[in-house]
Parts: sequence; C-alpha cells; structure tokens
Amino acid sequence: MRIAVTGKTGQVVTSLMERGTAEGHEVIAIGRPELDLADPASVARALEEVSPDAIISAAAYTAVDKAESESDLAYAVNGAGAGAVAEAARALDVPLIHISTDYVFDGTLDRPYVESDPTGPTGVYGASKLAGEQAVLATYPENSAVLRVAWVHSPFGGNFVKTMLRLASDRDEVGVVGDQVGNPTSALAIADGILEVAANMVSNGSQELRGIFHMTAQGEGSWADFAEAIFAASTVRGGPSASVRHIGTADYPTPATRPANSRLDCTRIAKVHGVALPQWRTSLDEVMDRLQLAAQ
Ligand SMILES: NC(=O)C1=CN([C@@H]2O[C@H](COP(=O)(O)OP(=O)(O)OC[C@H]3O[C@@H](n4cnc5c(N)ncnc54)[C@H](OP(=O)(O)O)[C@@H]3O)[C@@H](O)[C@H]2O)C=CC1
Ligand SMILES: Cc1cn([C@H]2C[C@H](O)[C@@H](COP(=O)(O)OP(=O)(O)O[C@H]3O[C@@H](C)C(=O)[C@@H](O)[C@H]3O)O2)c(=O)[nH]c1=O
Ligand SMILES: [Mg+2]
Repeated sequence: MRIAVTGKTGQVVTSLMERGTAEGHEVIAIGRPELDLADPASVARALEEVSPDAIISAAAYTAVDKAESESDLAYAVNGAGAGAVAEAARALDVPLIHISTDYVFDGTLDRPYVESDPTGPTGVYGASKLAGEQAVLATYPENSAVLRVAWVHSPFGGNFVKTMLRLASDRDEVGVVGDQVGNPTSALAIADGILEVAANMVSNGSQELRGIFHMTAQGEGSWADFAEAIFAASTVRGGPSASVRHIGTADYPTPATRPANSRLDCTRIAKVHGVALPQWRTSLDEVMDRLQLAAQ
C-alpha cells in the first residue's frame, strides 16, 4: 500500500513509518509546512500530490493543558483540520483512518467505555478532538474509520514515559495521580493496528469496517501504576528510577480537567477487524528497550 500520514515527527507517524516500511508499504509522512491543518487549502493540495491508497490522519494539537488557553488553534487543527483531511480523502476516493482519543469522554462511567457511550469532554483538547470525529463522520462516513487510542507513549517525541525518566534523573520521589485510570498504549502497537485496519479497508468496502472503534493496549492502570512500571523497567536496564507517591487529582492541579476513568473497551475492533493490541506492560518493555538503545 501507498499510505499517506499527516504529521512528520509525531509518535504515531514515526511509528507508522517504521512499522509500515518494515512490512513493505510505502509510507509518506506529510506535515508542516506543506500540510498545515490550520490552513485547509494546504491539506487538499498536499494529499492530492501524493495520490495514496489510504490516508491516516494522525497529526493533531496534543498539548492538553495549553489547549485551555489556545482553544481557537486547538479547534482549527483538531476540528476543522480533521474535516479538511476527510474532504481530501473523499475527493481522492480512498479509505481514511482518523486517530482520536479517550479524552472525548467525561470519565464518570464505572466500566470501560464502548463506542456508543455518550461523549462529554472535560477540556478543550477533548472537545476539539470530538469536533474532529464529528467532522470526519459527517464529511466522509462511507469510507472512514475513527480509532480512539489513549495514553500514547513510544521511543519518539514527548510522552509520559520520557517525562517520568527525566523527573527521576534528579529526584528520589515523584508524586503521580493514582485516581485516573486508563490504558497506556504504545505508538508502535498503534501503528501495527492501523496497518491491519488499513489493509482491511482497502480490500473490503463493507460498512461494518467503518465508523468508530476503540483501540488500546490490553490491561489497565492508573498514571501512578504506569509510573511504577516505568521505573521498574528502567531499574532493570540500569536507567533512572524514583519511588512513586500515589496522589489524588486534587493534589496535582492542572489547567485542563482529565477524565477519572479513561478505560476503553476494545471488543468491537477485535470482532470486526481482528485487531487486538498486546498487554500494555509488554509494549512498555519494547519502548524501554528502544530508549536504552537510543541512549547508547
Ligand atoms: N499523545 C497521546 O497521548 C495521545 C494521542 N492521541 C491522538 O493520536 C494522534 C497522534 O498523536 P501523537 O503521535 O502522540 O502526537 P504528537 O504530539 O507526538 O505529534 C503531533 C503531530 O501533529 C503534528 N501537528 C501539530 N499541529 C499541526 C498542524 N497545524 N499541521 C500539521 N501537523 C500538525 C505535529 O507536527 P510536527 O511533526 O511538525 O511537529 C506532529 O507530527 C493524535 O490525533 C492525537 O490526538 C490520542 C490519545 C493519546
Ligand atoms: C508529570 C506529572 C503528571 N501527573 C499527572 C497529570 C495527569 O493527570 C497525568 C498525565 O499527565 P500528562 O500531562 O503526561 O498526560 P496528558 O497530556 O493528559 O495525556 C493525554 O494526552 C492526550 C494527547 C491524550 O489524548 C490522552 O489519551 C492522554 O495520553 O499525570 C502527575 O500526577 N505527576 C507528574 O509528575
Ligand atoms: Mg501532556
């Protein structure tokens, strides 16, 4: 497949370049300045030039706290920008896979969220991503899949794993919220899942393969559990470590409110696409191995 992906340096786009190329696909990453999601005309132009077999919409405004004070930009990129990608995919008549987030939910449910559960974002980032989902499904429902992923980490770009390792390098203890639970998911595993979904959509036009899907790693934990796993994995590899103090959300005030329950139920994508990502602790080991290699 010839696959166009939005963004150049993001975690998911970098993972797709690696995994897609390894599987013999041609993966073309298109980002700024040629494709700027805040400039819709550039989106159509840049994607048409590539004439791909499928488009992966992975670029987004992802600064959750900063979005609270930059809401116009967050909506332009994540809402209107996502709609512009969908219009380009429709014009090219190719499948679109749009990446979204667990933060579209308010987190008050006491079980993992299924695709049909009501959304209710608690911050600007989640609301702007929800606007993007809606734009995609209104513009190009006949050939789009929205994949909601969560708590993304990888050897690339900025993420919670790297933040924790940086903090541990100069302190013995880190306070991390223990009352927000979710599914830490590696971008490398996400790339594998996206490639399976893309192949299914390219070869099969069935509506059942389109629509919204939850796609996270198996297993769950709080951010504090995630931090503990990071430090355990770092310790065995000779990397920095710290002890984790489990704190409450109220003890770690942030501009954006995050959902307390971010867990996503991934039954539908397993049934419809045959996609099941590995356990999150297994993927974390892969990411930690890669970080050690990168540091050598
Ligand atoms: N990170 C996470 O924890 C989660 C992410 N997601 C979603 O997954 C997707 C991938 O996220 P991830 O890989 O982590 O993202 P990153 O934060 O690692 O990277 C963001 C990417 O978006 C690009 N980008 C930002 N603004 C624009 C713009 N105006 N025009 C074009 N490109 C732009 C960046 O461009 P450049 O390369 O130029 O810097 C970069 O490639 C996103 O849709 C995100 O909402 C969902 C759940 C969790
Ligand atoms: C750095 C740090 C964070 N925290 C808390 C704050 C927050 O509740 C939680 C995670 O913090 P972060 O800011 O790294 O994560 P955050 O940016 O909220 O991560 C989110 O990013 C967007 C893009 C998504 O789509 C989500 O799925 C999710 O991955 O941990 C601590 O408790 N202690 C700390 O030292
Ligand atoms: Mg962050």
